Amino acid sequence: MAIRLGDNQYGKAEVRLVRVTRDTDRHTIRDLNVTSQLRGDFTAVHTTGDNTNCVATDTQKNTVYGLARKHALGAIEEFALLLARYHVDGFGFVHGARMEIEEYPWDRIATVDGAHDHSFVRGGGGTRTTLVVKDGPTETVLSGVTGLTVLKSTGSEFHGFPRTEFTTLAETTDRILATDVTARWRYIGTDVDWDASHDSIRRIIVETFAVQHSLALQQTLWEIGRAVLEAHPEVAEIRFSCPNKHHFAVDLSAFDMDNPGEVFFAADRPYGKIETTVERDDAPSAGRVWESVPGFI
Ligand SMILES: O=c1[nH]c(=O)c2[nH]c(=O)[nH]c2[nH]1
Repeated sequence: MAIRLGDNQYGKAEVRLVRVTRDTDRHTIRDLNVTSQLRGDFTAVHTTGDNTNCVATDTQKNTVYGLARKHALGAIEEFALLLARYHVDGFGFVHGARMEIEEYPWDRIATVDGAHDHSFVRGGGGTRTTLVVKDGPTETVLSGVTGLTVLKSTGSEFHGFPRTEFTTLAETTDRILATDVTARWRYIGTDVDWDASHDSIRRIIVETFAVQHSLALQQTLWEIGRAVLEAHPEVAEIRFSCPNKHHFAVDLSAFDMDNPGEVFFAADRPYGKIETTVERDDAPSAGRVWESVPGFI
């Protein structure tokens, strides 16, 4: 019986990096969570424990901090590409890298004298994400957002679905629609204004959610994806994984009260789970990149 080593990657997960820029009294801060993983010829470390070709995960962690000190920290996509190239270009036995970064938003605290120079409050609007997968010279960037919570109090219907022996759900032409958007979109190439692209896509997501009259969360995600691809030629595809956060109108008839869509029970589970891809017909192939992204179809 022949046994061989299959696919593998390794590195340091969730390296927490806070980077302060203090060239002037007006500081800026960046708050990142970086997962660094390498792919390559790691047969010896697995099969014999020979670590000659094993860049220690501790070294990978220190590389995150060292490169953050050495270089001005740009967009997370740029930093992830820097980390991936550093390893793949620097070690002959490292053939690829998977660098994943989340960025937690901070806003300046507003005071009577204006926005404060060095005090911050955690920002809303979800967490920005990126995943760079480098396979030799081929670089794929998947960027996204997670935990972008949105709700509309009307403008959402759901009806016309099959009624089986187990169906109890009432048809509705007026319901709350709420979700925590997790989206990732795949860029074509790496010559992108990352911050501008991300800001615009995030704005399209929330604006389309707001103005689109919804007949199903699936339809809303399709319309959001379509709007993103129409406005952003640099994006090949966008994928969503979104809970349908059900809000049930409470039956107040026991108290002799009606409930014209005003009092709801916000259920936290179970929730609908809707996963949707919107892609260009002529998009370049993604290869196997999505296989390394849990939670997406
Ligand atoms: O937007 C929805 N999509 C569904 O597939 C679904 N299923 C369900 O019970 N409620 C909803 N709502």
